[in-house]
Amino acid sequence: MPDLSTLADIRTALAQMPGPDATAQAAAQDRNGQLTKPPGALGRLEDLAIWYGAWRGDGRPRLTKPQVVIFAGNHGVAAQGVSAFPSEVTAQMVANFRAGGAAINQLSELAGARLDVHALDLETPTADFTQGPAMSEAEVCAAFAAGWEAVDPSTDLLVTGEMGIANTTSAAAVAAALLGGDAWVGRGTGVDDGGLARKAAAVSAGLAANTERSGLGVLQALGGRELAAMAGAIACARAQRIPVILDGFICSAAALCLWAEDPQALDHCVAGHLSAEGAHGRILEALGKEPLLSLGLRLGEGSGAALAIQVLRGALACHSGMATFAEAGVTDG
Ligand SMILES: O=C(O)c1ccc[n+]([C@@H]2O[C@H](COP(=O)([O-])O)[C@@H](O)[C@H]2O)c1
Ligand SMILES: Cc1cc2nc[nH]c2cc1C
Repeated sequence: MPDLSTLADIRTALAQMPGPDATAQAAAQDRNGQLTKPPGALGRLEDLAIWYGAWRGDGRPRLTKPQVVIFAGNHGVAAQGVSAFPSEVTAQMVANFRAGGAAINQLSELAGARLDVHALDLETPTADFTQGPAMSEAEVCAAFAAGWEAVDPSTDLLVTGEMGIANTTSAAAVAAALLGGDAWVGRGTGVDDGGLARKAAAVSAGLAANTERSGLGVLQALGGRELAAMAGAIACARAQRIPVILDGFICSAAALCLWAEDPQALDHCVAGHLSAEGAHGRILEALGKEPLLSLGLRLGEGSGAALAIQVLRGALACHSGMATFAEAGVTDG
């Protein structure tokens, strides 16, 4: 692992990231053109398979070891009355993940994915960002490093998920700081109109109390430990050419912090789904990513991305398993 002790160290690591393998990409494209189907008939599945092959350095790739990682964190901004649930639910849900009782346990198992859960200092919430930065530089870097370390180097696909009461307020503040404009808040776990107004006020106060606008600076000031850890895991995956499926609103806000540092930082990522949290689509638009699924989910914990593993599996099964026109003796068009 590189030294990730300071934001400057993280920026150094981000500046050394590899790109996709052009030879594998060309081979995958060539193979795609020979498969027994009309050109383009598999739609986005074709792009997905070529994207995956390019990052894995393999023109005929297989997916064998997907990993889902969930990071949990608690937020000082919860004190502003911005969630429908109390902060103790974060630790309670971590216990549920570990016992196998959450949605993500079922969806990971279905996708044949290993699931890891990392609780990040739950007993020490971040500071309330309406008053000043949520984290110190040391804290955000430690969380980023925890995310980096959580990635199994032998995995061939990563899903990053999260659990953190009040983190839709944090994600909204991150998006507002990095993309400007307003209406970034939504109902999260289901707040009423009063809660929604308190979320909007907390985001405004957070932007006024924290003036730093670099991607990592915003992650420190307005993010949370689980957002920083997701950013660290996504960066680690990039360093090892492991493709990533992004989850919902909070995961995308964390990824946005990397994108704000380098617009190519998320080229190894696809958007797994469009969350019902209203502003998610605007983050994905800014990132230039079209979601694979749109099922009205607003759960987090990696659930939409874990479902999207199945779509990627479908793309790779076709790409790597189908016969070519020559092999099958089918007349090419
Ligand atoms: O992933 C999403 O798009 C998403 C949308 C709304 C809520 N969540 C989950 O709900 C929690 C945050 O909601 P809230 O209302 O406490 O800010 C957190 O644990 C997230 O995983 C997740
Ligand atoms: C019960 C519950 C489960 C969750 N999973 C992800 N975020 C969540 C928030 C709540 C409140």
